[in-house]
Amino acid sequence: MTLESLRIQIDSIDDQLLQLLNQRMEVVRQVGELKKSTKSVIYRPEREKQILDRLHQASTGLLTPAAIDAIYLEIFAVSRNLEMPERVAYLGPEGSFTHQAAESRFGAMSDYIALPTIRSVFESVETGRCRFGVVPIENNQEGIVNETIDLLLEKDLLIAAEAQIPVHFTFATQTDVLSEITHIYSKDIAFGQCSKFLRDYFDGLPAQLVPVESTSKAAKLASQHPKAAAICSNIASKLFGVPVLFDNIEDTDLNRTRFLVLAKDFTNQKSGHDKTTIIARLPNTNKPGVLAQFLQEFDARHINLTKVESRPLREGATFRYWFLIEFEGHVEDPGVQEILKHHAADVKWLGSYVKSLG
Ligand SMILES: O=C(O)C(=O)C[C@]1(C(=O)O)C=C[C@@H](O)C=C1
Repeated sequence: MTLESLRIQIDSIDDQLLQLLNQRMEVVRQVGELKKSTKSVIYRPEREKQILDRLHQASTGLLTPAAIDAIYLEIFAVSRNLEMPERVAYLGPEGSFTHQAAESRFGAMSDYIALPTIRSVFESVETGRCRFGVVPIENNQEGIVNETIDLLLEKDLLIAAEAQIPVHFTFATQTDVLSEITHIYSKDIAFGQCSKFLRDYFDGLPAQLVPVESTSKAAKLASQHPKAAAICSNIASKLFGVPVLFDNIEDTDLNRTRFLVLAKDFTNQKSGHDKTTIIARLPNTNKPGVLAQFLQEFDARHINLTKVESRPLREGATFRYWFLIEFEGHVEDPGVQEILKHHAADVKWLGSYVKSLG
C-alpha cells in the first residue's frame, strides 16, 4: 500500500460522505419547513441525545463515543442553521469558559455573540435579540453563581439545556524557554487553581504573575508579547493564536463548571434522563417544618433531589428565603405533576432538560 493509493481511498470515501451529508441536509431542510409551518422549536436537545445514543450503540469501528459526539455536534449545528439561524449569546469575553460551554452545546458553526455580563445575556434572550443564552450556574470548587440564580427568579426565562465542562487550564506562550518568560497573565483565581504547576515550573525563575480581568485578556496579552505567557482556556489560546506549551495544568482535574442554556419559550420532550429545575416561594418559611414538609413530598414520590439552594427574598427587614430546587425527572412525570399542582401558587417551573453527564 502506498500513501498515494491510501489517499485515493480517502478521497473516494470523502466523496461518499459529502453526498450522504448533503442528503441528510436535504431532509433537515424539509424538517425545517415542517417546523416553520407548525411553529415548532428548532433546537431539540433530547432528539440530539437520542441520535447520539443510537449511534454509540450502532458503531462497530474505531470511532469512540466522544469522537462520534464531536463530529455530530457540528453536523447538528449546521443542520439547525439550515433550518433557521438562531443566535446564541454567552457570557464573554470570546474565549471564556462560557464560550467553550456554548460551543460544547451548539458547535463551532453557530451564530454567537459574547456579552459582558450575566444580566445582559438574560436580557438579550428576554428581548428576543438572541434565541438562547449561556451562563454559568455553579463551579464544584467555588460554589454557586448567585447572580444567575437571582436572575432566574427575576426574569421570565426557561432552561432549555445544561452543559457541564471540566475546567482545564493551558499554559500558552510564544517562547519555549521558561527562564525567558517575564510575565504570566491570568485571572487571579486561575493562579490559585494552578499553584502546583507554578511552583514546580517557575520557582526561582524571574516570571512575574500579573492578574488581569479575564483569561481571554491574558491570552490576548500573551499574543502581543513574545516573552509573556497566559494561563487560559484552550479556546482562548486558539482564538489568539498563542501556542500551548502545557495542557491541563490545574491542581485538580475534578474542577468542573455547570452552565445553563436559557430560552424564552421552550419545552423538551421526555428523554428518560431528565432533570427539572423549579423555584419555590413557600409561604411562612419562618415557621418550623415548612421547607422540610415540602421536600418530604419529593421523597414520598421517590423523586431524587439534586440541589436545594436558598436565596434571600429581600422583602423588608426580614430573613425570608426562596429556593431553587433541582431534581431528577421530567415535568410530565405523574409525581412531579402532583407536586406542581398541589403548590401551583408557590412554585414556578423553570425547565425539564436532558441531564448532562459532563
Ligand atoms: O429532528 C429534528 O427535530 C431536527 O430538527 C433535526 C436535527 C438533526 O440534525 O438531526 C436538528 C436539530 C435538532 O436539534 C435535532 C435534530
